[in-house]
Amino acid sequence: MNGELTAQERAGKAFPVSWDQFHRDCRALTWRLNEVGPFHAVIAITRGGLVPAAIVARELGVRIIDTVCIASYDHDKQGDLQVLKGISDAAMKLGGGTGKGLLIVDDLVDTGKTGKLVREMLPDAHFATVYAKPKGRPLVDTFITEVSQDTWIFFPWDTALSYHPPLRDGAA
Ligand SMILES: O=P(O)(O)OC[C@H]1O[C@H](OP(=O)(O)OP(=O)(O)O)[C@H](O)[C@@H]1O
Ligand SMILES: O=c1[nH]c(=O)c2nc[nH]c2[nH]1
Ligand SMILES: [Mg+2]
Repeated sequence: MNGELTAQERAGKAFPVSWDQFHRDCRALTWRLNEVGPFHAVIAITRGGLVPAAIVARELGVRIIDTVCIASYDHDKQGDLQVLKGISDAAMKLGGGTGKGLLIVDDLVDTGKTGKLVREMLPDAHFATVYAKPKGRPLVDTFITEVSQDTWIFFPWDTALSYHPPLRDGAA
């Protein structure tokens, strides 16, 4: 390390999410989205948005799913945003060029940089995330759980069960 703190180190607090919890939170998100739709298509922000997009699309009965592929974090270090694949012409057409009737899904908003970029591509789309941190929250139309900016969310696809030392031995 070159002395710079990673986003996770800056965050300090850990919010681990199990598959069960994630599935429940995605279903809760769908309950809210069901009041807003119907949607022509779901646009998943990869990769983190793929898992909630699959669950939400299944619950809403939406069969058309497109991706916008954006990378910014190398594990927990945020770099420049890279759009690796844009939204397809077919999905753009379904949203009338501005995203009307489209549902953008991601796992979370943190600083909001990723969400802001996608909103610029689809200004009239509905943007939903499962989790939101305060800086990114104003960008999101619908979300389920807010965590503080200094929390790092650990998703089930990034983690594995492992031994945890007892509290009396200094575990946090
Ligand atoms: O609000 P921001 O500060 O922009 O951060 C949020 C984004 O960061 C994560 O994606 P990441 O770039 O790590 O890629 P991944 O989805 O492939 O893991 C997460 O899935 C969001 O898309
Ligand atoms: O797994 C993750 N947890 C987070 O809290 C986060 N913020 C940005 N990118 C993130 N990825
Ligand atoms: Mg992502």
